[in-house]
Amino acid sequence: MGQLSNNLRIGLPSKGRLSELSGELLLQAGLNFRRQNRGLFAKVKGLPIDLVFLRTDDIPTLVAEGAIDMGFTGSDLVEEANANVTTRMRLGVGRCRLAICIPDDSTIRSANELDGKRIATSFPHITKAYLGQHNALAHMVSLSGSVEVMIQLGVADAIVDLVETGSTLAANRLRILEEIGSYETILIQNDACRDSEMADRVVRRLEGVVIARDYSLLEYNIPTAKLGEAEKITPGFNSPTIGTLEDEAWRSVRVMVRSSEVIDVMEKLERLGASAIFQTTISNCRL
Ligand SMILES: Nc1ncnc2c1ncn2[C@@H]1O[C@H](COP(=O)(O)OP(=O)(O)OP(=O)(O)O)[C@@H](O)[C@H]1O
Ligand SMILES: O=P(O)(O)OC[C@H]1O[C@H](OP(=O)(O)OP(=O)(O)O)[C@H](O)[C@@H]1O
Ligand SMILES: [Mg+2]
Repeated sequence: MGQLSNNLRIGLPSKGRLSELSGELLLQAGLNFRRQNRGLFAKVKGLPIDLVFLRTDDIPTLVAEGAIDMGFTGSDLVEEANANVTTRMRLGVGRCRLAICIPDDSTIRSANELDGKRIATSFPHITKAYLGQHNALAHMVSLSGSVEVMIQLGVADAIVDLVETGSTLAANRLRILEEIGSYETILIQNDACRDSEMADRVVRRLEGVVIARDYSLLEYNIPTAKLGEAEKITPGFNSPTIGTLEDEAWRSVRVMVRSSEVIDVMEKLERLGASAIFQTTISNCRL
């Protein structure tokens, strides 16, 4: 090895949908690194942090074992691996559900009817536990992908897989029987971390970026008499910043607003009598 020091070790998915997403997040948080072509290891510039590129589904186990201190992965994979790790952050991306799915024309109506049936899945532990709670014992056909085709291939009567938009199900003429859980991309940590101070710094940096992605800065002028009502519309993250204008009858307000609610909030403020309403994108913040 030789390459790995006693620096904080963070595991990143080496490929797949979480790979780009977690790499971009680190770069935006000022953790700069350059991954050599197909390299499995990188140093963060100017900080005592080593990055290791791993398979997304191995990251929970490797964090639990302490081989790496932190890692980006799916909360579904942490549950499936039953990994003893701490969730430090939800990253607000990679949201999906795990569902029991059956053919469109199936007559099965509930999970307990799956007793004695064959289920194809990449999540045999979560599936078994769920079915156990519903008094069903099924035969698990454990696979690592393309699960939706398994009923047509004749190896399963039902499947348990991740669903986001539902288009893969539709394309394979399947429908959801029951949802088992909701998951998203998370940052996990081992409690016996090599450098907890640095780990906390990484979390603070990433929080700055993740919150900034969800919020915008809204600025507007409002008649002083309407300030109370305006504050109810835009209570802010902590509280809004109020400034004075030369005209005492007016106040200026700066406040964080959820980006998804900005248009709606702007309309409400305008109706209340606000003017000069501006939305500014935030790329990073410390609250
Ligand atoms: N369709 C989806 N929408 C949103 N998140 C998803 C979806 N599918 C999977 N995820 C999340 O991304 C994680 C990684 O997915 P997965 O292991 O399938 O890797 P991948 O990016 O699809 O690469 P691979 O080609 O190896 O399947 C999952 O554990 C889950 O948390
Ligand atoms: O509801 P949808 O938006 O269609 O997304 C769900 C699909 O996405 C994932 O597959 P992925 O793309 O990772 O392919 P894989 O089976 O090769 O892992 C998941 O395993 C489902 O098949
Ligand atoms: Mg996949």
